[in-house]
Amino acid sequence: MALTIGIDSSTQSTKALVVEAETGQVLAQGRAAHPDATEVDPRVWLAACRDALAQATAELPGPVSALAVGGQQHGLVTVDAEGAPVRPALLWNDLRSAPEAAELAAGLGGPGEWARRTGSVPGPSFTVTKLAWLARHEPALADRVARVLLPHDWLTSRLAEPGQLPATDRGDASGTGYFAPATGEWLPEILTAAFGRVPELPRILGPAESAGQTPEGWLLGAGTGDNMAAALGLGAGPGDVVVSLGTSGTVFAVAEHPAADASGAVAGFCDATGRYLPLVCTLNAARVLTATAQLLGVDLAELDRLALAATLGAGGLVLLPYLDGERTPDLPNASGTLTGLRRANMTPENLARAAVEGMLCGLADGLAALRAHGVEVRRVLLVGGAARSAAVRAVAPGLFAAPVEAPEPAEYVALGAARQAAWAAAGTAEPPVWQLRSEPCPAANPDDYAEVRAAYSTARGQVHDY
Ligand SMILES: Nc1ncnc2c1ncn2[C@@H]1O[C@H](COP(=O)(O)OP(=O)(O)O)[C@@H](O)[C@H]1O
Ligand SMILES: O=C(CO)[C@@H](O)[C@H](O)COP(=O)(O)O
Repeated sequence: MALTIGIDSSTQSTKALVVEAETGQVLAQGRAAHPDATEVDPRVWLAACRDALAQATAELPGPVSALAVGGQQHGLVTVDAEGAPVRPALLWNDLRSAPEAAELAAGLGGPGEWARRTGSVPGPSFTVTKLAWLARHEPALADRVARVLLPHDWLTSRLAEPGQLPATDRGDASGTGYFAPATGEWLPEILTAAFGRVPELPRILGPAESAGQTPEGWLLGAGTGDNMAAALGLGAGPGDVVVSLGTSGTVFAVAEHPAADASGAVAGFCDATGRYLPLVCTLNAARVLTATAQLLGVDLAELDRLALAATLGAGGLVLLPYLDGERTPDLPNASGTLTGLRRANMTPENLARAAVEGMLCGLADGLAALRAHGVEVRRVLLVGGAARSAAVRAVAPGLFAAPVEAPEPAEYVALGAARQAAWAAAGTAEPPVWQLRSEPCPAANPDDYAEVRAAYSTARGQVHDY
């Protein structure tokens, strides 16, 4: 039985899956937590990766042919001439580069030109803005930077036998802000404008190309960004829109043509199959639920029970869940806001419900932005940690105004990485076909949710970016 391994190195943890290459059946898994921080020494991710891998591979039922890594997008990993990290990596949810992002977006001909050239308007999550921040605030460290990598590139290079050149793929490269999705090339002139020079960059591999091999002799797939890996793991096709509820909330679909949204809401990424992945990302998703549960002194199961016991609209409570600042809309300095409080509606049930509705309203706006860019929505596939929530599954169909399916709970980023690895090992034109099992969430009438969307929109209009 040929096996492949998929790694998901996302914000909160690393997950490793051992998968049967032909069918996609998961045979073993491992997991290791990451620190709760927005800058992390990449060696900590490598240690977590090795830990999760050791758990998953403790008893292998057959030989491993290949491994690939899906990683959180955008993170800035800087290494010196000896290959050692220059400083801790800055994560996608570290918004310190908001001033540099605003300056960069105003330059180069403005947001429309950025969208046309790079697919996206760079917000503070994008790697290029973090490089601009580094050059301005830590110039001595910036001078030591020989090479710039993304989290998945760095991990792949460290899992490889010595002597192999670092590599990346179109999917993850498209989140840097210095890559052209339409041509598949780096844009050195943007790096010069942001960082003052062009550090070494990884070579860009095709979807089924190999990045080398591990000391064990396992072929290394190119790897990709975690959202691209999830799309591949789900086998997302025309009409499928994926909503992922992890640390970030993301809404995305596989597309045949690159997107270019001058408003900055839709990022025009590439996918992991040679196509494109228009995507909207909010910064506050699963942690809105965990933080609300903590505030109420309950666990996630009880939070679900409370939310489901409240009526639609949470008795008038509206939570704008910008707990860590927000990315879409672009409000890096905003904080969370709870509106509509009255003595009669101040119940744990309504607060739990407002958290679920608030988190999903931001993603419903994201779905609307994708629809406005021509994305067809035949069904929504709900994945990520918070997709396990019964309250989320109950509320999502009404707010999204679309049929929603919950694929059976699984680590779809790691599964997508495993599928990419299996593809590279097989050397076929298309990735192996794996079945997706999902169950429909109960249908709801979107008209019943119109007031919830309207109340959210009114509250959002009153928020300030400070
Ligand atoms: N039943 C649940 N209800 C709500 N949130 C959940 C549930 N199960 C897990 N989570 C949350 O999902 C998050 C982890 O999701 P995951 O997709 O692995 O995140 P990431 O990929 O960003 O590391 C955690 O914040 C966890 O508390
Ligand atoms: O920045 C983005 C997408 O552009 C995030 O989606 C990151 O890729 C982190 O993902 P999770 O850890 O939330 O899965």
